[in-house]
Amino acid sequence: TLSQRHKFWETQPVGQFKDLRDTSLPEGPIESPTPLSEVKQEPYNLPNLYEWVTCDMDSEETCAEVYNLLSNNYVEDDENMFRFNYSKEFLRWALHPPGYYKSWHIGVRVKSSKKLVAFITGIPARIRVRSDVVSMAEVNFLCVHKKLRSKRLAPVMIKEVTRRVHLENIWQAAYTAGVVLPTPITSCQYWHRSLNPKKLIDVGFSRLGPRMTMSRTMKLYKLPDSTVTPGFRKMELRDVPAVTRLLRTYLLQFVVAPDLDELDVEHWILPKEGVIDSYVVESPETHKVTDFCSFYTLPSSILGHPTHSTLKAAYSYYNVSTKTPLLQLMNDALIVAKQKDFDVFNALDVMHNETFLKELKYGPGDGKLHYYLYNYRLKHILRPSELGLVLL
Ligand SMILES: CCCCCCCCCCCCCC(=O)CSCCNC(=O)CCNC(=O)[C@H](O)C(C)(C)COP(=O)(O)OP(=O)(O)OC[C@H]1O[C@@H](n2cnc3c(N)ncnc32)[C@H](O)[C@@H]1OP(=O)(O)O
Ligand SMILES: CN(C)Cc1n[nH]c2ccc(-c3ccc(F)cc3OCCn3ccnc3)cc12
Repeated sequence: TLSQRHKFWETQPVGQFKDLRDTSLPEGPIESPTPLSEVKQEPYNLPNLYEWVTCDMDSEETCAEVYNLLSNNYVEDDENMFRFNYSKEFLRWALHPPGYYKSWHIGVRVKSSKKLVAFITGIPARIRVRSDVVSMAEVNFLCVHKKLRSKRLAPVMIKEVTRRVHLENIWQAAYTAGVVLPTPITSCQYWHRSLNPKKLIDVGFSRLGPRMTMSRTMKLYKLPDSTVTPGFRKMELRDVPAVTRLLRTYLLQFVVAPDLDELDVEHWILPKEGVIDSYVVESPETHKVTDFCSFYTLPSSILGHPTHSTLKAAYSYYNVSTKTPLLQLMNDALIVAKQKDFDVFNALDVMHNETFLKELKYGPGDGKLHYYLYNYRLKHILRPSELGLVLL
């Protein structure tokens, strides 16, 4: 609850719960940048047994160590039935956008065994807040090994990534979490669209509805074998300029959104096998690209199930429709996800997503994803539909 003490977060330049009602506080940066000479030059102290390591994700060995740490110790659902299982190719994609800093890929090893026991990352991003384009770090993959929890290691990880971001003269950050911290700029609901309802029920992800049989449930979620939109095809390199124009124009309507150029779009949206899928609609008449949709692949390990080990999940990323109805575009996304053997298609209620969620038979998830800005105050909490940012 809001009254609980946040001994670390109370010390940070973030919106504090006690200031929530104080609308006299100005919108924008909370603290001014400090001169680079005044930024702490050496890493924060770790408990004696541990040492910092910069993780080179291009190293197969290091990437495998990061993969294994996350695969065994990263985010689980509230009932500890599933755990995110980001693949190595996904991690390299997520951590190597244009202009990335290797020094922001931070690990903690046990000095004696060299075992990787903690991780945190930042990547650079230009984030527009209203009319202000701000250079930020997107912080993600904060993970402490299960055996080292509740030792106040997380604040040290956060201070160290903050220090290394400051050294690059960047003073703001954006991040999301399933937990409530001081103070969300918005809290989004996540939704799930069953593609393989039998498996989802077998593993306990979903439950058979009241007065529903398995065969009736399978019929309810059945999709056509092929997409319906004329000109719907996989995105290609030649589509990057058009998709960039569509996405930049579309994102202008949101209060918080990334400021993506063609290089960013080539990295974040162009299809990568098993990582990111994207499709454009090229009008058969004009050969213009009028719409696109995209989703990323993030499986979850199924913990302790006798026959199923992995839930294959697709996550809605960025979708822009200017000619094709968004409902039809997103139904075609479901159809290709089903063709590619995904079990479930997930989406947040950000951007215009709530206009299709119920009609396309998404069901509400059991938690929320909270969005945060570091060292940037917003006067009012946003509605999810005012947010144009999806973090991995
Ligand atoms: C200008 C640049 C700025 C860059 C930095 C920007 C900020 C970036 C911030 C990071 C954004 C990450 C985004 C991201 O990666 C996406 S959210 C996913 C986070 N990771 C997981 O949930 C994986 C499983 N859990 C763990 O590994 C541990 O439980 C973690 C490491 C989460 C906490 O380890 P622990 O052993 O359980 O706990 P202690 O070490 O004893 O520390 C307790 C303190 O940590 C606070 N805490 C707990 N969970 C947090 C979370 N998810 N964000 C921020 N703070 C979190 C907590 O409120 C308390 O502080 P308080 O006493 O003040 O309340
Ligand atoms: C965003 N990124 C930072 C990872 C992350 N961290 N914390 C989270 C909490 C919820 C979601 C989330 C986002 C969208 C969605 F459709 C379902 C989700 O979680 C379901 C519960 N769950 C957790 C693990 N396996 C299943 C992601 C995250």
